[in-house]
Amino acid sequence: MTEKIYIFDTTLRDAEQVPGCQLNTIEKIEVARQLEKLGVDIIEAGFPVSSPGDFNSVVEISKAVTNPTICALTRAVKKDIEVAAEALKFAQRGRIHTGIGTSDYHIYEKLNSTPEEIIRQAVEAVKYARRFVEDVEFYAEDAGRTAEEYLARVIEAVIQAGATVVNIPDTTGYCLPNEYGAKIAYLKNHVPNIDKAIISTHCHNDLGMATANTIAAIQNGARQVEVTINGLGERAGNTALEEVVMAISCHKNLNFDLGINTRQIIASSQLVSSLMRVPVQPNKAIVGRNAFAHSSGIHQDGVLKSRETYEIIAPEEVGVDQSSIILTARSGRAALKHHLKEIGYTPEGEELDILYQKFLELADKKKDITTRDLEVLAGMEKSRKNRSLKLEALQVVCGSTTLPTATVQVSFGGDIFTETASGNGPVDAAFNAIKSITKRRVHVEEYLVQAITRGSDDLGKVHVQISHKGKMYHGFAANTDIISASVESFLDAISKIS
Ligand SMILES: CC(=O)SCCNC(=O)CCNC(=O)[C@H](O)C(C)(C)COP(=O)(O)OP(=O)(O)OC[C@H]1O[C@@H](n2cnc3c(N)ncnc32)[C@H](O)[C@@H]1OP(=O)(O)O
Ligand SMILES: CC(C)C(=O)C(=O)O
Ligand SMILES: [Mg+2]
Repeated sequence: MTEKIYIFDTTLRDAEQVPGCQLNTIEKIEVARQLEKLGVDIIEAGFPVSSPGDFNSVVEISKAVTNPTICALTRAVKKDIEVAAEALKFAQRGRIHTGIGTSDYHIYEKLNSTPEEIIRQAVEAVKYARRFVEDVEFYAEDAGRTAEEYLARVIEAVIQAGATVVNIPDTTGYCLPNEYGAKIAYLKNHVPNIDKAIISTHCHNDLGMATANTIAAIQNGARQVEVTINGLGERAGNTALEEVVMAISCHKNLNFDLGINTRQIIASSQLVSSLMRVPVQPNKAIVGRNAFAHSSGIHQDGVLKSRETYEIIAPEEVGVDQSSIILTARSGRAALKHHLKEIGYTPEGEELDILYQKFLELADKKKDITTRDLEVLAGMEKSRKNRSLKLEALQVVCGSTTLPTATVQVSFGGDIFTETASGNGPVDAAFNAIKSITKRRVHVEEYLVQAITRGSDDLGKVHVQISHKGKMYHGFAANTDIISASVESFLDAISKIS
């Protein structure tokens, strides 16, 4: 039998309180609708007493989404609770999330209070919230640094007062997974009425342990997880929804039922990232752009043979079209062959080896190798193979105080020919050297250099048109070195003269 874990999304409350992440009501409704599609159980929509805008957002979200419970946050303050209740009046199912700090830091330093007074205030707040809604969640702020015996007393008292969910936040992201798990287990074993409420986790990521702590908590009895899309939230953020959901989904032996439509994960991540203007780091688990990208030869070969060798999640499961094989200087032949096949080119043996060497030379010079680059490499190799004149070596000397000179070495029918010539620039000098080698009276009619995509590290594509005895011949080549590309292109055109 699987057990239900409730997904409580607080992107619109904890993430939205991050500087720069503030959303207007229309944007919040868009996020709330996406969260509904994703299948979350509870949407924490805001802190209504904090501003008229936040109040209005909770009202409008309550009208706009119907499936999830809509939750509003408050302090253990009557006014906050009244305003939250008012904001929730259109919700099909409304929840008030009230609470107060329980650690010594919070009791003595922030609230200037005493442990007994905090319990009294907590109980009063829960009872007051129950006057407005049936579903009242209590948070013991900074529970992560609260002594267990005292925390157990607080939790027992608020359940007695009517709390339906008890939230044990690691507000400062301080706990280690075994400590946090043990805290939940302690409450499970020492709070006599704990079975009358759902235990909730709310972890922050200050030490990068929010997801691990959340999983430890559910393994010890928590049944609600408070999470945000992309892990956004105060300071280093909250537990990322996508991480917890996929960790549970990958580990079927945990036997938990989530009811999340995982295929909506990427769409949710992209929406939140763009509306909150926080780019997702490339290596972010599940939703980073590299989460399903393979760039080193051994991994690429493995994934191409069987995806599971290097992937624990099928990309479609989270809404990513497919894994990507990125061509870099660390790629091997398997990856190159895979990409060449996609553009209809299937070299084998020596042909593949030559192309692979050319590819590596380019990849060492250029970070991103695009399909267009491959088309050029493959096309060039084809025409180079068929060419009678092959460039063996090229050296140019040029500059503002030098006469441009080129030495070109060309092979033809098994013989090697070398010539040096000058010209009005390095390309003209090299073309003159080739003209002397071939003894052809050719005239350059057109000479065109173009970058293939962008950037000074790009492949330069050269097109040369020559005339010989009244006929036109075209040559084409590409290289990151445009002088070499020009010479190859010229040889390509001359080779076509019969
Ligand atoms: C861990 C969390 O994420 S908690 C949620 C954090 N989110 C927010 O704070 C955003 C919304 N907050 C706000 O808009 C404002 O802070 C308000 C409207 C709540 C309060 O504003 P102000 O009345 O100006 O108070 P201010 O923000 O300066 O200080 C907070 C007060 O609440 C008290 N307080 C803090 N938490 C609680 C609590 N859970 N229950 C009761 N009182 C609390 C503080 O001790 C302080 O009281 P004091 O002024 O008597 O010292
Ligand atoms: C308000 C509470 C739940 C909170 O955000 C925290 O403790 O981090
Ligand atoms: Mg928080």
